[in-house]
Amino acid sequence: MTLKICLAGAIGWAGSELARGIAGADDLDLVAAVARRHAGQKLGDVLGENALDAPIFASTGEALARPCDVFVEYTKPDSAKANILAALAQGAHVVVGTSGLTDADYAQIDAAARERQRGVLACGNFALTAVLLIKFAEMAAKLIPQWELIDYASAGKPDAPSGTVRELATRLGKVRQPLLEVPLEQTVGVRETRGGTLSGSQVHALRLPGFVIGVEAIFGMPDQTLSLRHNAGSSAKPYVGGALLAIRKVSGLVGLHRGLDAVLEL
Ligand SMILES: NC(=O)c1ccc[n+]([C@@H]2O[C@H](COP(=O)([O-])OP(=O)(O)OC[C@H]3O[C@@H](n4cnc5c(N)ncnc54)[C@H](O)[C@@H]3O)[C@@H](O)[C@H]2O)c1
Ligand SMILES: O=C(O)C1=N[C@H](C(=O)O)CCC1
Repeated sequence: MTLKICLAGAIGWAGSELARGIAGADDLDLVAAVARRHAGQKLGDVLGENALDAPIFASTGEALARPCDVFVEYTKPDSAKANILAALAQGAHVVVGTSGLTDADYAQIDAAARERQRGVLACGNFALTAVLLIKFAEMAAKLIPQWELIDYASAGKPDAPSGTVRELATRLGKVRQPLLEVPLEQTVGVRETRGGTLSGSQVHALRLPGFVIGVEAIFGMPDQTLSLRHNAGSSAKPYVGGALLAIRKVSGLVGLHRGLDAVLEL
């Protein structure tokens, strides 16, 4: 069976790489793309990829008028939730790559997905090494009660924390709440230097040229530390395999699921 895909953010850094991945997959058919500045054109003409004959629409609403099985959201934090809810209302399953959505946003998306009996697979990071980091960090948190998280990204990344760190903090918060020996309000000096608190974890976000995207979970015990670190380079290739897997598997889910390991056997 061929799955019909609608992709929002198809001309972007991550979306265009995914579109090329879909073009190379016999079981997937990209039937509609959303990219405001290129509306009316054919995606293949814009990306220089003959195999992509999907029309480009200016809005998600117009693109969703073409029936699709799976809607992929790869735009920006400020448009993602409305796009996802619109896709669910049209009866599509949804894969979310876009970062910046909060736990409250996801609760609303989960309710909408369950009402429509559709699946939403939201992955803070589709790269295998990031998926494994989250899994390994959960294992560490079961045994080590103290940790903090570092979020590395390019200077221009608009959202902080990253989608990867949001997912990591949410998952660790379900294992346990980390211990803080000095409560934040008792910090002597500048309390903000202790970072922001996300699902109980202290998060320190760096936004500098020279970084693309990375995450580090540091666990500490007396006289020993464990650092788990994922780094990605400047191409969007690490995200393609995981996003294709999510597209192929999401129709087997109902409601919201966070993290690619929801459909991986780890
Ligand atoms: N989950 C993952 O593994 C993963 C991987 C890469 C990027 N991301 C996330 O995906 C998102 C996109 O990243 P990017 O680097 O490709 O960004 P980008 O800026 O290169 O691409 C985003 C595209 O979406 C378009 N866009 C913005 N608002 C829109 C709207 N309202 N309607 C239609 N199109 C709209 C922009 O014009 C742009 O072409 C970010 O949130 C990023 O953090 C996640
Ligand atoms: O903005 C990016 O580039 C990326 N964002 C994701 C995030 O916010 O975690 C991960 C992959 C690349």
